[in-house]
Amino acid sequence: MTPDSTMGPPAGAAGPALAETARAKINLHLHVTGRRADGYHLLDSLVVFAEAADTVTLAPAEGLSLTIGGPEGGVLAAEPDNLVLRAARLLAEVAGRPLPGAALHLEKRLPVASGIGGGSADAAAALRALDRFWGLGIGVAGLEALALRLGADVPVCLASRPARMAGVGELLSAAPRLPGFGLVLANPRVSLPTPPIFAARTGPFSPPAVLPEAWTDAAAMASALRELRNDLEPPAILLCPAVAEVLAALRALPGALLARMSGSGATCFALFAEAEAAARAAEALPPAWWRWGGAVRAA
Ligand SMILES: C[C@@](CO)(OP(=O)(O)O)[C@H](O)COP(=O)(O)OP(=O)(O)OC[C@H]1O[C@@H](n2ccc(N)nc2=O)[C@H](O)[C@@H]1O
Ligand SMILES: Nc1ncnc2c1ncn2[C@@H]1O[C@H](COP(=O)(O)OP(=O)(O)O)[C@@H](O)[C@H]1O
Repeated sequence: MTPDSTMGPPAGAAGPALAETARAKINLHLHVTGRRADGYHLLDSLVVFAEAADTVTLAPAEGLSLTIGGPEGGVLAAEPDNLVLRAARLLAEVAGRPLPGAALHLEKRLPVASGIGGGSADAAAALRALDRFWGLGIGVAGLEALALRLGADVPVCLASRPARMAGVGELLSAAPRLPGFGLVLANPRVSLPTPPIFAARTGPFSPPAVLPEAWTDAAAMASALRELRNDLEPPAILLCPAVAEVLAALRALPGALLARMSGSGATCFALFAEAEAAARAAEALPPAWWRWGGAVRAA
């Protein structure tokens, strides 16, 4: 059993429930380095995973089904094709043999369409859970190619550990050794779909970042990251001016070492030396925003 997995108590008469954590993905930098012939953009990004998370649980049942709960689950209720179910159907298809049914449940705490890859993390969590439940034994590395068919961000969410991401998200390599640090996440409650943000990006492509093997402390890491950027920040601010407001509020938090947008937005993050300081700082942000402060998952 991986540290990410738990066997829960029996779920009624059906049998044991199984749970996987779907952590928020944060792009500490995001350089758009080029564009493929099919229109997808080539990226260079250092990705970390916050302890802010959704949960995917499953219990034995007839057929495949999904229920959704949690404070951010409402907007997904009408979605006919949730990424959790798409992941389940895809895995069943490649397994190529009859498999037992599963009643999946998604507890949604991460805001939808917000640049922290909640849907991708949910899909990755469903793949991990069903790989174990069905006894397929594919494992995280073996699931990567399948994950990419569900979205560019799904492969990195499988291991859910710090990673360097290139290509469109399929080329994963080791992140520098990271110091302990904390993050504040804030979203102005504007959902921002990814395609128009890439489409609104203009100007030359950026080179990939040159990163060291390790950073000794959060201040050194922040000062190196300050030399980098998120190339999707300008188009996101153009389409959603509230992003600039969120960045200004994060920069003004005492102890914030760096503030930047994650992914295609609108969620932004501030980096702190300590998780506890980040948790306290998040409380000072407008209550109308989605906000979170705490720790990052270590390597
Ligand atoms: C921008 C990033 C950075 O981590 O994060 P999010 O903002 O989604 O969290 C990701 O690359 C997003 O990955 P993901 O959300 O899986 O994207 P997909 O669903 O595969 O793509 C949605 C659409 O965005 C555009 N797209 C996406 C990824 C990419 N490398 N180039 C693109 O041009 C394409 O128009 C694509 O059809
Ligand atoms: N389980 C899910 N959680 C979030 N979004 C989902 C899910 N399943 C399908 N989606 C769709 O995927 C889109 C991208 O969602 P999400 O991963 O939250 O955004 P982002 O990639 O910007 O972080 C949403 O607009 C929604 O329509």
